Amino acid sequence: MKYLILIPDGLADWEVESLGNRTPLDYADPENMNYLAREGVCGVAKTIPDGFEPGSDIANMTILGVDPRKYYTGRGPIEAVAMGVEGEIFFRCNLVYVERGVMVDYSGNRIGDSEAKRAFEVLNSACNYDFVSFHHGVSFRGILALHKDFDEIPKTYPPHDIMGERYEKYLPSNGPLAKLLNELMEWSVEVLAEIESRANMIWPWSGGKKPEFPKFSKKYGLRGAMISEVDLLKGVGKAMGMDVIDVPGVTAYVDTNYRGLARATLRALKSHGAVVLHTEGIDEVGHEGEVEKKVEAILMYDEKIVGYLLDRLDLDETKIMLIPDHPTPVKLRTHVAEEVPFVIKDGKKDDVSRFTEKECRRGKLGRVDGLRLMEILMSI
Ligand SMILES: O=C(O)[C@@H](CO)OP(=O)(O)O
Repeated sequence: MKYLILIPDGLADWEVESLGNRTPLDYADPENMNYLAREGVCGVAKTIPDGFEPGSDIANMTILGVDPRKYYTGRGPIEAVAMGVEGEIFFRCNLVYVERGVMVDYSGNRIGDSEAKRAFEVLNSACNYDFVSFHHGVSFRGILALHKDFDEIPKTYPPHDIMGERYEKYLPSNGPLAKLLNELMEWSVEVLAEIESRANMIWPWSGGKKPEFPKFSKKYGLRGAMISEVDLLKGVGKAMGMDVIDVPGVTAYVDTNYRGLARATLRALKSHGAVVLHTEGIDEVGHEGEVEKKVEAILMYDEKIVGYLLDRLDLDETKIMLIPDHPTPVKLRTHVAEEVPFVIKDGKKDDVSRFTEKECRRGKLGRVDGLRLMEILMSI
């Protein structure tokens, strides 16, 4: 038996008035996800343990059975693992766009890869601290690495959580490292103003030290593969000793290389016992707050990923779990820590016939602790 875990980031949502009080998922009525619900068993899972922020880092670790209470050190360090960046402390570093003290865009006006890469290079060569380095990841995402230890790592905020707000109250405060981060942010405004960049400031967040995760093969007795567009999931995979498979032409947005991602998944299933396919686009349009775009993104994912795979997989030999990591309600434009719907297709059925937030609550698997999902997938 092979195991396929499909994670469409941020798929779950709230009811939206303009959709007749239906969620984007319910309104989209996706044929292939509904097929999975009809042919499988459903439930809802808590992917954010109490006391944690509803980040994709926490939610995806939970889905893969890595308890954030024991192993979480920050998002920056996980992405640094993916990128092979060395150092003592790592912050996720966004290229953002701010105007008159307000966080206008967490994605630096959707800055593309080549422009962002150049911005990180310029930041690197202009920086006067020899213990600070900048590294570009995907699109607006990068890492600020510190090659020297600090006693205290300040509290920081994800920029996608404070869009439209004055950012001053969210700046790192207290201690020498907070002071340094503030200085670098201010300095970055000058550096980025000198090049033609649609981003105009850096925003470091979720810092910490290198993590040690339990190994996938030891935990589940299977060789695992991770396919994702973003360094966060690649880092989770790498830290768990999974094979991380890169797919060319991906954008971590709705215009991504769906075909490449789906084909890589089919190939990986030939050589691995378990494959995780995480995609980012649906979450991004949730952060943009675009209802119609989210409905479209769901339908695109349904056809180009779920439908494409269902047509080509040996369904008797493959167990599939479909689960978003967390809801990203378009109304809020950020994540919430609520339970997410999930389905497992392995030949057993319940009477849920549509994959929606509400319907899955009636599913046979009921409400489950997200940390048990892999165990449930492998045991039913
Ligand atoms: O990578 C990020 O910065 C965010 C937004 O793009 O991703 P997520 O919402 O999945 O945490």
